[in-house]
Amino acid sequence: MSLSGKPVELREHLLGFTLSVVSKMIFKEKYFGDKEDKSVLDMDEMREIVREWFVLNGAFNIGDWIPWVEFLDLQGYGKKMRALRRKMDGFCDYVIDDHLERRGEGENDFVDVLLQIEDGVQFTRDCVKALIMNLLVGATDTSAGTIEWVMLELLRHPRVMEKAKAELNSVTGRNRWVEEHDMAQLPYIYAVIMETLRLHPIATLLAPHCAIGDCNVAGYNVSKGTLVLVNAWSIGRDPDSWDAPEEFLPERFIGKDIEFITGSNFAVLPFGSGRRRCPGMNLALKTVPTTLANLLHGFELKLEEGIRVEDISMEEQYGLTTIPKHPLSLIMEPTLPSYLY
Ligand code: HEM
Repeated sequence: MSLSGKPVELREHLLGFTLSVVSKMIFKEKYFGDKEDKSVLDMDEMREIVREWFVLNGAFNIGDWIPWVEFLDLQGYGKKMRALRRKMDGFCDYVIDDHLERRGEGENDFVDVLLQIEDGVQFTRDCVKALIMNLLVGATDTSAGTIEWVMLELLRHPRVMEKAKAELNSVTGRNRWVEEHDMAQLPYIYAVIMETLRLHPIATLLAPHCAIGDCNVAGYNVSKGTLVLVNAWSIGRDPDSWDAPEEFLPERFIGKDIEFITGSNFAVLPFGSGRRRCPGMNLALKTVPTTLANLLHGFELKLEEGIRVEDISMEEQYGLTTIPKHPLSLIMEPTLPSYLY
């Protein structure tokens, strides 16, 4: 990351970081990074695949709504999807074959564990591929996008930024980075994240669900097979549930446990609720706060020269995830002792 006073586009770094964290868990990351070896993807290509996956999955495809024109693929999304699938498939095949070849060597990673289950009757190679891609795409854009929204809100609210930094200083001091064991003592950092997820749930309509039977919800009849979209964005801004719903006020979450936003309270649903809620939630609620805390603790974060707080754009780019339309560019000046960087 540039520390030379030049603007840094945070998104690329956050995507790379979250991808690297999750890929370490899935397959120890050894398939990324080597541009020379054509049989594997490098990190930039993988990041691009993840981004494209989200854009295509969230795109409004005319053929989905008017099925008799689907074969025309009017917007070309079908063609792009097939090309993307070939890339993902090729990558997953390479990963699985390599794991099968090295079976028994070293410590097991997530793919090894899945392949052991594949030896059973029902768990096919396609299942393993789907799970690998599910985790890669599920973890990356969501966590990175959430941190970018937090940063935007903090830059717009210097009072909150200062309060968060003061909390970090009092817990961690100025001679080290923030560690996982500090997190229990950082309620304001968590409040900032909860408030950001209320206003900017990254999956604004959660994932599309399908009614598995006829039912009645709040007086409305829903027939079996109906596509159900839950508008988490509107729910988080509902004036019946929230005072000053459009305002960024982390203090409203002080005294509330993180459980408050994990699906039991229907006034705020950034991870969904019930059996299909986000399975990566607990991981996200560790990586997002620790990443944010270290960025705040270790850097003075400033807007580029000539950009005022009022100029910060909060426009959204809608897709399966809703991220800031204009990537945030920042000046990041290190503030801890130099030996820590
Ligand atoms: C701040 C970070 C995150 C947010 C806000 C978030 C949010 C969500 C939401 C709203 C859903 C859909 C739930 C529903 O429709 O009811 C979802 C699904 C999912 N998430 Fe996350 N997520 C985050 C991080 C992660 C991470 C780190 C992982 C993986 C390690 C992950 C893996 C998944 C997967 C695999 C699904 C699909 C589950 C299914 O199909 O049943 N997510 N997430």
